[in-house]
Amino acid sequence: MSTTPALLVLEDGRTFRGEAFGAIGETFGEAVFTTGMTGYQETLTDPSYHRQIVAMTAPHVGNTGVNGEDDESAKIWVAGYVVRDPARISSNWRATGALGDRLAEEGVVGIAGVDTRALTRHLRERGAMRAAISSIEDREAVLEKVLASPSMAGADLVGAVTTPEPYVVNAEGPARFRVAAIDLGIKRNTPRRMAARGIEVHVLPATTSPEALLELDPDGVFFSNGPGDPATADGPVALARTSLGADLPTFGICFGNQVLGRALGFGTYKLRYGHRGINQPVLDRETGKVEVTAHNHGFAVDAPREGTAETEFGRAEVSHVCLNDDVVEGLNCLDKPAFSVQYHPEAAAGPHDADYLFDRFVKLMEGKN
Ligand SMILES: NC(=O)CC[C@H](N)C(=O)O
Repeated sequence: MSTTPALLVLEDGRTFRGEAFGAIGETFGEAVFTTGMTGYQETLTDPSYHRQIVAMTAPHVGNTGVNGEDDESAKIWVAGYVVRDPARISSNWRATGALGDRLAEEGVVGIAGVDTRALTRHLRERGAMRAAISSIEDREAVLEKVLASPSMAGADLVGAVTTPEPYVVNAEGPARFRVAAIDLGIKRNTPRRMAARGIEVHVLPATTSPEALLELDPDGVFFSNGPGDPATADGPVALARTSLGADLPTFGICFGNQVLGRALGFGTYKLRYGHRGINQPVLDRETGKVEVTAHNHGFAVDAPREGTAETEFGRAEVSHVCLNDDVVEGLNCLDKPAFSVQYHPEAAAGPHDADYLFDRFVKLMEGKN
């Protein structure tokens, strides 16, 4: 393991010293923490983490190495990676390499040996904030650059992660439905969960025009997860409005929930430190059931928790709430075949409690809502 010294410098001046992990260099982003104890490869390759420096609260990271199967996209998207104690040996029958080597190969700057408990408490109290990891500069120079770096509020990042060209993920077995999936930073497991249900998934760039969307004549429209501030996503919001206006079955996940929320006329806001992990309790208000779910969001929809809201597209209500802090975790339209959740039913990584939501989407397309 490298013994090059490295710094993690937060915008309020708090500094952690450790050792370089992955690439040597300097990187900037929003410092956030995730509590997932497994699934680091899926986390690293989730495009929603674009421009975020991710700290793992789990103290020992890298035990199972990296493999050729668990990536959620074509590359690592996190801006930087913070761990306490990286595994010295990868031990898993699927492992094809070590985590630190993979980070270095992809030029991802990380830091190890950080007191991640202290860092997490700091971010929890003060909120997610701009930060840098550097293994090449002194603290004062790094802090100055952090203060000049862009913040996550107002960041329009979908353009950096969306597919440049449409592509199709074939249904397993005969195709029963054609879905247009608007790629705002989609994870590979999402089309897979749809394909398993006989859906032919047409993954489309976020810049697709409303006309091109309707031309595809889809049975349903899906809005994916993605990075950045949903308040900037005017193009995807226009597509959601098109989908609602055409009475097409519509389903959104995470960024897609925020996009649907905005299409319905609700606002979005930044959470203090967000929800990131794979054991977050969510209440389904219709059934009273609690789901243990995967989360990765720093923003949330501002919709009334009680009663039914009158929107331009008819009545809508908050279908799911987070039991930790009452944040809106799902929306349901009563007069349109549309719903969305702020969490991750594709669960990569994470528990499968919410997988039924893909069945709900299928039911909407069967006209059986
Ligand atoms: N995973 C996501 O889709 C994240 C959505 C949005 N970027 C947020 O931070 O809230």
